[in-house]
Amino acid sequence: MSLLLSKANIGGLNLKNRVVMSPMCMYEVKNEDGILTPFHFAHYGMRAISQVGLIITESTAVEPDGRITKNDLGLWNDQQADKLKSLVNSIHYLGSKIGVQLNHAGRKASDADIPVAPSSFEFSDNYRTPNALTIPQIQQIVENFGKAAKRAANAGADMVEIHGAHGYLLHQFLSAVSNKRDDEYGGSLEKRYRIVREVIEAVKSNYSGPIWIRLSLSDYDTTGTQNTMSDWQQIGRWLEASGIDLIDASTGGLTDASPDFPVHDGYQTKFATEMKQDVKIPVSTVGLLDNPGLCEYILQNNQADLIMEGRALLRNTNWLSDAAKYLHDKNFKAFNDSYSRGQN
Ligand SMILES: Cc1cc2nc3c(=O)[nH]c(=O)nc-3n(C[C@H](O)[C@H](O)[C@H](O)COP(=O)(O)O)c2cc1C
Repeated sequence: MSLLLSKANIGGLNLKNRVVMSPMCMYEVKNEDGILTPFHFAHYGMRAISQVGLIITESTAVEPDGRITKNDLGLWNDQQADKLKSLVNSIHYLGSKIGVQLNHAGRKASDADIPVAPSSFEFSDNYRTPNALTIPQIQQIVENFGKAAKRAANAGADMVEIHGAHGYLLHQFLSAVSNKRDDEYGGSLEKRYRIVREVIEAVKSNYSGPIWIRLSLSDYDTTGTQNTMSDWQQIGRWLEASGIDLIDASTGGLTDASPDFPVHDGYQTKFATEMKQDVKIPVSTVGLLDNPGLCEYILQNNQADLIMEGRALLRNTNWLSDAAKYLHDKNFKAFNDSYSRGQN
């Protein structure tokens, strides 16, 4: 029996295996209303039928101007929450767990009337210059994370993931590359972390289930102001103290800088492993983990606690049954007998 396809308990969340569908924007919302469509029910349902243990929805905005594009999901009103509840029920019917990734895109909100950010610096030449947030505006965004978490709770979501990675608003605050503030939300690492702490508190007071956070553990930036791994580990310890249940370790997205090393299978796992050395809470890994043998190796060697699959699941909805064959795991159960007969 493989570790990849065996049960896990992550901060109280029981999972039937260690494969998580990584959040991926599908840009399939219609009418700019942030509401799930039949596309999403089919898209996530297919992955539940394929036995993914946990599905994390694509980036779901906590307010309209926090969307990456107008075709993103949102969770700022009850209509959106009602549809989410139906999706949660469908995924539970199919035997998987489902969580929601809450996000504010900040300066990367490409369709916002006026993008906002910690400081008034654009992401790149193709993006507009954001307005620097005032303190009351920051407090409003924090409150909106809390309200969205309440809607996720009412919808029955199994977990909530705070998006603190890929250059979106919370990541923009965490990094001195994008945060040049000199008030209580900028300057030292602790001050740059402040909004994240407040968002966690707001989520926690509205949602009692597991709370995860996605972080980019490298900015691939060479300007000298980027967070070092020991800065990220300090943030990891604060997150642990704040009661976060898992750190979802990704990288990049803050600037258009790319890795200065070859991008190979499992290239982001070393960041997860370094984080794991410093915190007791579980850490997941993501990024070019298409090979189930590599996933099993990572888990067996305690380099990460869960495996997130993104594009591999988009390309191949049978990824888990293929992984079971590859790993000679006889315990893997397909959704029903017809599905398993189909494989043999
Ligand atoms: C189409 C697409 C959309 C994505 N959208 C999101 C997103 O909404 N939130 C997020 O945290 N990551 C997002 N990502 C990143 C993935 O979750 C994942 O970290 C990345 O694709 C690397 O994993 P992979 O090699 O298994 O695809 C997206 C990736 C793709 C390909």
